[in-house]
Amino acid sequence: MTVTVPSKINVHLAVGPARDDGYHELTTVFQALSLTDTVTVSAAEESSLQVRGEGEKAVPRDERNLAWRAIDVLAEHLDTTPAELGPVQIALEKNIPVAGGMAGGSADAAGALLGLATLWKLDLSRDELTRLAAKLGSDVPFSLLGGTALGTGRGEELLPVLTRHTFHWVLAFAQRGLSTPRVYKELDRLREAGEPPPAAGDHDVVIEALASGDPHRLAELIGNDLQIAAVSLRPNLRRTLRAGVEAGALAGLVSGSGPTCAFLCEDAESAVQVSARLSGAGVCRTVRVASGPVHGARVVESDGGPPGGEPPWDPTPPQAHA
Ligand SMILES: C[C@](O)(CO)[C@H](O)COP(=O)(O)OP(=O)(O)OC[C@H]1O[C@@H](n2ccc(N)nc2=O)[C@H](O)[C@@H]1O
Ligand SMILES: Nc1ncnc2c1ncn2[C@@H]1O[C@H](COP(=O)(O)OP(=O)(O)OP(=O)(O)O)[C@@H](O)[C@H]1O
Repeated sequence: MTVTVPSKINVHLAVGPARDDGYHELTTVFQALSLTDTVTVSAAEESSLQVRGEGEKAVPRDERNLAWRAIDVLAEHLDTTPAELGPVQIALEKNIPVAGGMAGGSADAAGALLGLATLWKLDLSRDELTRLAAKLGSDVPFSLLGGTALGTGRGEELLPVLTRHTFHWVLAFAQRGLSTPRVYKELDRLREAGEPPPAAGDHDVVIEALASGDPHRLAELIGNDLQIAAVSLRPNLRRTLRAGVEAGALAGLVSGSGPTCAFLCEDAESAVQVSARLSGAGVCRTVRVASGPVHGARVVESDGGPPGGEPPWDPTPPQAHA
């Protein structure tokens, strides 16, 4: 059973104060991008986890791996044990940078959940699968859903946003990853020390700009409250952000908790030009071109049965109005 899962950027990320449970209240607009991980799950004699590709050495191969933890979450939901469900082999093919602020681990968790639910022919509704996804992490429900969506709560409450237009992005991967909790803590520290002005404005206008399909309009509105914290921890991100715009992008921002920088480009051709110039600028480890929105976790190959193609749930959930 093979599942592809998108990465994400937050074109808008407004962070509220820390809650009693340690999470921050968010208002965010997610967009799923064409940079994807592939998760393959199969019944096996013995359980195992294989990881190949981008940042493979930094990915844990044990129960700390989010894809692996999907088994425990499914077992708990079914009131059984992983041993009862049977040994499985999970293989991750990674393209999404590790600890890069693009929901790489979350993508693998969503892929494993969908793959295992399909492999084991579990009768789970979309809502059930989404609830299980939220147990694995705040970004995991969006990795399942994909597209463009408004996220609230700790980021796990989603309202799909209907967008007919494709946007073109250039992604600058950093040498080393950043820890998400560390970036949130740094924002709290900066706020305590003098309240940096919010970077993210009003989410409604961002959704309108996405609906318009006009990248120039969107470029004026993208913003991420976590950017100042990521830049505080990695000051050289300032140079990367500047270099993307100098290379011809309309605007750039830190993706989620960083350190990946995402640059919005006028069109596909411009994205290729910007990526070539940015590669030559020597301000990051790797440059990739991606577009969005794309669909969420999707079974692309299944053993025996017809390829899944679509997720096993109602494809027209409620939508936010642009
Ligand atoms: C930065 C974002 O990628 C934006 O979408 C997400 O907020 C991060 O989501 P994630 O990596 O799935 O995060 P989780 O695994 O749920 O949480 C990891 C840690 O990040 C911090 N965290 C996460 C989400 C949130 N709304 N507030 C937080 O403060 C908490 O310290 C938490 O312990
Ligand atoms: N399948 C996985 N792929 C990558 N990292 C994983 C995975 N499972 C667990 N991890 C651990 O999670 C940490 C964060 O990795 P991840 O790639 O999910 O970060 P991220 O993309 O910045 O997350 P987000 O954007 O959701 O905040 C890694 O440093 C790694 O130790």
